[in-house]
Parts: sequence; structure tokens; C-alpha cells
Amino acid sequence: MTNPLSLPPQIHSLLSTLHAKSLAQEAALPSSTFSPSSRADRTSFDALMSDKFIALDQDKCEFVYQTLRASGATTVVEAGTSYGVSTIYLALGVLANLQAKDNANGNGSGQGQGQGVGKGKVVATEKEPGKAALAREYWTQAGRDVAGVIELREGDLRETLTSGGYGEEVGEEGVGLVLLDIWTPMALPALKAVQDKLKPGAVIIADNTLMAKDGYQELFEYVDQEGGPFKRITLPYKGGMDMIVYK
Ligand SMILES: C[S@@+](CC[C@H](N)C(=O)[O-])C[C@H]1O[C@@H](n2cnc3c(N)ncnc32)[C@H](O)[C@@H]1O
Repeated sequence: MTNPLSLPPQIHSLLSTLHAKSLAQEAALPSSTFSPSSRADRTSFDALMSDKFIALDQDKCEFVYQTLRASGATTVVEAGTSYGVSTIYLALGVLANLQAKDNANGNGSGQGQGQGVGKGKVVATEKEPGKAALAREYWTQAGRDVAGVIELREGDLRETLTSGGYGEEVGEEGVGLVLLDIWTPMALPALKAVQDKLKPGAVIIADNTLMAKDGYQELFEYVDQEGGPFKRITLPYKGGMDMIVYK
């Protein structure tokens, strides 16, 4: 796997292994797995997916990381964590942004947790306990800094994202990036759960917006409202990936 972000070799190697496992699992699934009719049978779909990575593709993870770095955001939300592959990129981006803020403030602690500029975190959420447990193990393998910046909220996002703070207590300015890598019926509930925590200019990224465009109708109607606070474009990644900017 290429390493355009120059990630630390040990983390890059871990990510390569996890992306490869995810792709191998997906290749072994019947081609109808993600068809609208298969996805409509939620019970069977959830059961089939309960032990599958379905990780965000590497090129998309790299785009999300770069967007996060460009935004400077230090509070991030991920709806749909699974085994935590994209979460590692988000954690690395938050750590790099904290470090950049630290350096700009003349602290240069090198610890990735800025002094006096908030603490920064990735709020991740996953409803499958087995996936949550293994995600924590992968984050530990990625290192103490990565594991330390992720707050995993286990359970249904309609509860986990509407309770608990987003860093306000330590001076964070609001959520700067949201990754919607979730079953499509949960995309709008996830956005609504964090909408009043978003800071101006926050970026929301939603995966597979062309491949699963039927499932995204509610989200699209909501964010495309004339005069509303969101602007949406579709990026030419495999299956489509939307970038929505708030205010
Ligand atoms: C596409 S996978 C996420 C992949 C992950 N972002 C990555 O790149 O490694 C979507 C995950 O969302 C989880 N999920 C689905 N509905 C959920 C809900 N209501 N609350 C929390 N998690 C949910 C699923 O169990 C699944 O693991």
C-alpha cells in the first residue's frame, strides 16, 4: 500500500493489513449484498455485517485525513466505526492538528495534546460490541497517542451522539469534521444529533452517496434545502463520496 501521507511505518503497516482484510472480506460477499433490496432487510443485513470491516477505502481515508488537516479541526465525530480503520486516520489528523496548534503557540511539547488549546478528540460510535472491542485492540496497536485521542461511545448513535460532550468543557470550539460512514438510514439522525455542535465551516463527509443514493434521499433533502446552512458536492470517488460544508 502506498504511503502518501508519510504515516509512521508501524501505523502504515497496520493500516495496510486492515485495509487488505476489509477488501478480502468484501470480495467474498455475494454481489447482491449492497443492493437496495438486501439493505432493506435490516435484520439480515445487520447480522451479515456484524463481523465485517466494511472499512472506508484507503484513498477516501487519505482524503478525509487531508481535509481534517486543512480544517485544523480538533474535535471530530465518526458515525460508524466498525473495527476502527478510518478512526485511526481521524485520530492521526486530530493529533497533527493539536501539534500544529501547540507549535503555533510556541509550546512545541511534541505530545500531540496542546496546552491551553483544548484537548481534542475523535468521538467514535459503534453498536456492535464485538467490533468495538477489536477496534480498541487495533487502536492500542496504533499506539498510545492514537488510542488516547479516541472516545468510543458504544451503542446506537441516536443515543450515543446525543449524550456526552464534544470538548466544550476544555475550550474546544465545536465539531469541525463529521464522517458519516454508516448505514444510510442512520446518516440523517447522526447529522441531526451533532448539528448544534458544528462549528462554522465544519465539513461532513458521507460515503457511497452514488452507490447508495436511494438510501441517502432523506439526508440529501435535508442538506439541500434552499437557504439552509449546508452546501453539498459529490466527489468522484468509487461509489461517490459527498462533501458537505456547514455555514
Ligand atoms: C461502514 S461501517 C464503518 C467502517 C469504519 N468507518 C471504517 O472505515 O473502518 C458502518 C458501521 O456502522 C455501524 N452502525 C450501523 N448502525 C449503527 C447505529 N445505529 N449506531 C452505531 N453504529 C451503527 C455498523 O455496525 C458498522 O460497523
